[in-house]
Amino acid sequence: MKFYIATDHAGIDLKDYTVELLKEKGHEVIDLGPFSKDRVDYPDYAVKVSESVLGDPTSQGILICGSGIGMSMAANRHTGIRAALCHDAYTAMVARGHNDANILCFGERIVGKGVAESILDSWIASSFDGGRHCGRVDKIEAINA
Ligand SMILES: O=C(CO)[C@H](O)[C@H](O)[C@H](O)COP(=O)(O)O
Repeated sequence: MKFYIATDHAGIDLKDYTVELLKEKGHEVIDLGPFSKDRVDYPDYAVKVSESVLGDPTSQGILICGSGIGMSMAANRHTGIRAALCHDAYTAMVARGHNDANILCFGERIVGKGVAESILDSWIASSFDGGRHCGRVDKIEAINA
């Protein structure tokens, strides 16, 4: 799989770990930064990954911040992005299976390296189940409130 990844200052260590982990597992990873722990604003990086995923529809995105909340809020402002904040393997599985999520968000201040790896493994092993979920995802995409 091909992943675009970014973080803010609060997720740098887990981003670097995730990049290496994904490469070891044979995936293509494009790291959109940042590359130092200087304080930055998470929406700037959510936009970078969201626009990259929208322009490369077979790819997936990963966004990390302290909690994962700000990144998921910012990414979900983009039509066609379904960003899911995942804290465990189960939420990652249903985010892909039921919601056809295309950006995975998690928080370095919440999950450690071991849980992050289990989230990633579950995300990668799962794909959209289709069926009854198609119309629901279409309804998400139709919301323009
Ligand atoms: O958006 C967030 C909180 O919902 C992220 O966790 C940010 O990383 C966090 O707000 C950054 O906080 P900091 O005090 O500026 O490091």
